[in-house]
Amino acid sequence: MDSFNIKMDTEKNLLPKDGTVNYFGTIFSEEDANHYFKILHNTINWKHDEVFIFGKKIVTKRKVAWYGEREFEYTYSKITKKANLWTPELLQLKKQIEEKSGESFNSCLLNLYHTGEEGMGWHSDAEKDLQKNSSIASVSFGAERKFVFKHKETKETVSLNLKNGSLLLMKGTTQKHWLHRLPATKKVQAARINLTFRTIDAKDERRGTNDEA
Ligand SMILES: O=C(O)CCC(=O)C(=O)O
Ligand SMILES: [Fe+2]
Repeated sequence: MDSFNIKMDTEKNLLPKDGTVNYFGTIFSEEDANHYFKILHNTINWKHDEVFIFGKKIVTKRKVAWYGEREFEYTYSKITKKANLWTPELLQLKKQIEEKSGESFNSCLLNLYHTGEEGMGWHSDAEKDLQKNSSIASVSFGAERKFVFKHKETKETVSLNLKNGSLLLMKGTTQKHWLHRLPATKKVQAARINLTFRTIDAKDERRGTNDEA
């Protein structure tokens, strides 16, 4: 495939309306992807996630970690967390993803799914701490998993498989109009690590800008 065709493929919008999702396929060689999987598995400050479901605190089987360029505070599912500072590898990955996507990011949420039986339910990533309509870049290492979008009103769905070393970009109004999930499956035994690079609209940063004005 020549470079023209590769560019055309990544510019294809997987959603029929109300948002833009581009799948770049594998952007890392298998060797590099496996290397990153190992490094992230061993160096990230993984913790079981805590979420509130119907007012009850649940500890998830999947592990999460939250990193950024500053110790951002970030609230989701009613729990406030403080970001860890970038590790050298995350900073390296962030730069590569920024080059590929043409976007910039200041934080990253990481998920570790130990087996296929761990997944993530329907949600959209439009928390108030995130910059409105900013892009989210999703990078996957390890086991290939199915990923599904569902339109909030029409309920139409779009599915794809996220490969080891792949990049998926969710842009514009995608979070406003579409939910997404990572279905649990008994067919996958191996572990997977997912990174979602995001842009936090930090409150103290906004205040700083106002002070100068
Ligand atoms: O693991 C994935 O591919 C998705 C993770 C996700 O949707 C999230 O962290 O918000
Ligand atoms: Fe998400």
